[in-house]
Amino acid sequence: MKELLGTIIAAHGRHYVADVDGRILQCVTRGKKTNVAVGDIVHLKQTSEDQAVIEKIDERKSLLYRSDQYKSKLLAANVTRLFIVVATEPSFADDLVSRALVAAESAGVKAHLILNKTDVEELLPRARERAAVYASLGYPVHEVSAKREPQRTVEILAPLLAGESSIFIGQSGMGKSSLVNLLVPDADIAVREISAALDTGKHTTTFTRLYKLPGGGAIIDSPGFQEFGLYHLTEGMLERAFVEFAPYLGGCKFYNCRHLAEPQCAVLQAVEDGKIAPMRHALYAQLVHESSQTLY
Ligand SMILES: Nc1nc2c(ncn2[C@@H]2O[C@H](COP(=O)(O)OP(=O)(O)OP(=O)(O)O)[C@@H](O)[C@H]2O)c(=O)[nH]1
Ligand SMILES: [Zn+2]
Repeated sequence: MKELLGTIIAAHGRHYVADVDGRILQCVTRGKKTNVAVGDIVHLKQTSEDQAVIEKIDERKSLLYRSDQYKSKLLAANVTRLFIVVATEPSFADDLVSRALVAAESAGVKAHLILNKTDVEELLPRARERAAVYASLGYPVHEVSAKREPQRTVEILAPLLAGESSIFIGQSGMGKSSLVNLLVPDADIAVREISAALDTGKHTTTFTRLYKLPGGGAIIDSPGFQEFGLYHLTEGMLERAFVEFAPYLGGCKFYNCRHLAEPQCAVLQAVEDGKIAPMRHALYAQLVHESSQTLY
């Protein structure tokens, strides 16, 4: 049969779903390969009415992944924007926000924050203050309320999504699903189709999926993340992924300074002077520690 070109719109274990001009195909890789990610453009060989084999993956514009000591997991390919959804309640974890920002920086993807549930007014000042730390680093923060101001929320976010391939990530309960449902007409129908193709109806919320937007562009919804390991990043990548370190890199006494406990370290001095948030430096140190633990 002839070769088809598709986009991977869902992945679950070694099962994939591709969209070929609006048609949904169940896909598998050759052998035991698991190197395919949601968002990948793939060349397919159709093997039956609704099934195909992935023959080749097109070169990626970007690749987001996370990893632990033992293995890495592809999150999404060809993403151009990453949106971290946080909210006034439940309280969000700065650790996870910064990890997502580091992942975005190291993949060359522009990151934004969405502060949802602004209608919870008594908690808004504190959430705003916490989000402002990221705004001061250059990451735009968009305030929305999926529940109280759905239309306004769409007006704010839709222009940022047009023509882009955006991934939404967030801890459980921040309102990510509510936002995706506002932004993607018929998201529930798309999910049902994908679940049917994956043959895992019961796993509807546990896999990453891509929705094509009517006006061009796509949203990738990734399941709520509890942990975001970045063991695969080298120290060189890590120091560059903390954008606020940039003015100080090269200013340390030792050319191979790790900015952990070295004397006359320009980065540590900046932390001391209040120019780098201690919380961000602490995460940097934690990530350096993690990357030194990698076993693979
Ligand atoms: N007050 C308020 N509640 C909201 C808003 N948006 C969503 N919620 C509520 O927050 C809860 C979580 O929303 P979801 O959209 O399910 O959140 P999620 O981030 O997808 O969470 P998971 O499905 O656990 O990953 C629900 O009870 C929503 O009704 C908002 O703007 N304001
Ligand atoms: Zn240093």
